[in-house]
Amino acid sequence: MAVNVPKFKLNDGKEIPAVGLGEALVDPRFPNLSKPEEVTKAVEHAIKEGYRHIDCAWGYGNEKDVGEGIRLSGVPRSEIFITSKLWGTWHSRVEECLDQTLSNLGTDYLDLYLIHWPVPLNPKGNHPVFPLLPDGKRDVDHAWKLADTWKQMEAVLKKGKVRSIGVSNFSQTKLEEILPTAEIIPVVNQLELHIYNPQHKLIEFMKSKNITPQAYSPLGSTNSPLLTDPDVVSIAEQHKLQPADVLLGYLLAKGIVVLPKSVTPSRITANLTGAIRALETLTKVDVERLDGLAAAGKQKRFITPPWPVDLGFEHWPKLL
Ligand SMILES: NC(=O)C1=CN([C@@H]2O[C@H](COP(=O)(O)OP(=O)(O)OC[C@H]3O[C@@H](n4cnc5c(N)ncnc54)[C@H](OP(=O)(O)O)[C@@H]3O)[C@@H](O)[C@H]2O)C=CC1
Ligand SMILES: O=C[C@H](O)[C@@H](O)[C@@H](O)[C@H](O)C(=O)O
Repeated sequence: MAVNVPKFKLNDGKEIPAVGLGEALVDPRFPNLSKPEEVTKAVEHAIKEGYRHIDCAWGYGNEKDVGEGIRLSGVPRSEIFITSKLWGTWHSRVEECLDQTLSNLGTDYLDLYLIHWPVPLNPKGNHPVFPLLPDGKRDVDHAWKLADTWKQMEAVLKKGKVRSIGVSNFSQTKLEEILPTAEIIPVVNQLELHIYNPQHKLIEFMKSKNITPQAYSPLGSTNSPLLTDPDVVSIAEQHKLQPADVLLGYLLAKGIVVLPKSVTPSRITANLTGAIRALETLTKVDVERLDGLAAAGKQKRFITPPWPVDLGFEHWPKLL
């Protein structure tokens, strides 16, 4: 299906389709829950329906299934924007992790490569993905510097293995750990962003550096309360949109790339067309109304892994 997906310009001059398919469908800690064929089918369906941007990660353990879905879609690789992410156990070995990702996906370049979390994990720990200490806490490599991870990200860019580089889950504090020595400014920062977690201050800081925000969990993740929020429902009714359209259109209107996840074919299709319709329909007043919900008492994060380090985010649960 031909859908004209809007594109945003990145700080390196490249363009990114503003709606992408989220692919964190499998939790590597619970392999029995994986449904690889679901991932493949979702990706194939999404591309056939007009998606041209797929968000993957080494840590999701499903890059092979994503690659298969891309091939089955029949759309040439060159027309699809593929993102993947460097997992924590690989911060000191960026090119090795990237090579695995490229081989898993069956491609020789990525459009965008991100540092998944600003948390280097022990590469020689007791688990390849989630190494733990005897006390059960995640085994963080406290000696490794994020600025050195970023140097290695710059190196794989210069080698031509990736076209753009960026970060994910970086607060202003963490961005400031890499920016002073960065030769290349991250093009994006992928964050939990939605009406209940708009992170206005961080977005303003990123704007000052020309770093594009990408929204993960834009619908509020699994069993989301956002879809029944009274303001969202009322705006949806007013414009004859679905609540999911309003949530996605709100972020697009703010220049934020959205990465909705679904394995339900009808929702995959509806999220793309609905997001674009909502972008064309929502007014400045609607956006301002939704912008104010978190500060009015609805602030909430859904994704808060138990990292035993201070990430520097506002509204992060105290785990230390
Ligand atoms: N960088 C990072 O650290 C992170 C990145 N991400 C990325 O962001 C993506 C999206 O985040 P995620 O947490 O999955 O959350 P989303 O906000 O995308 O929500 C996904 C949930 O919403 C449901 N859903 C999808 N569309 C609709 C619809 N139109 N109406 C009602 N329900 C709907 C899905 O169900 P169903 O599938 O059954 O249709 C699923 O349960 C991930 O897949 C991943 O790519 C996510 C978390 C962290
Ligand atoms: O991208 C998705 C998320 O970051 C996910 O990979 C993490 O939240 C992970 O489950 C964790 O527990 O650290």
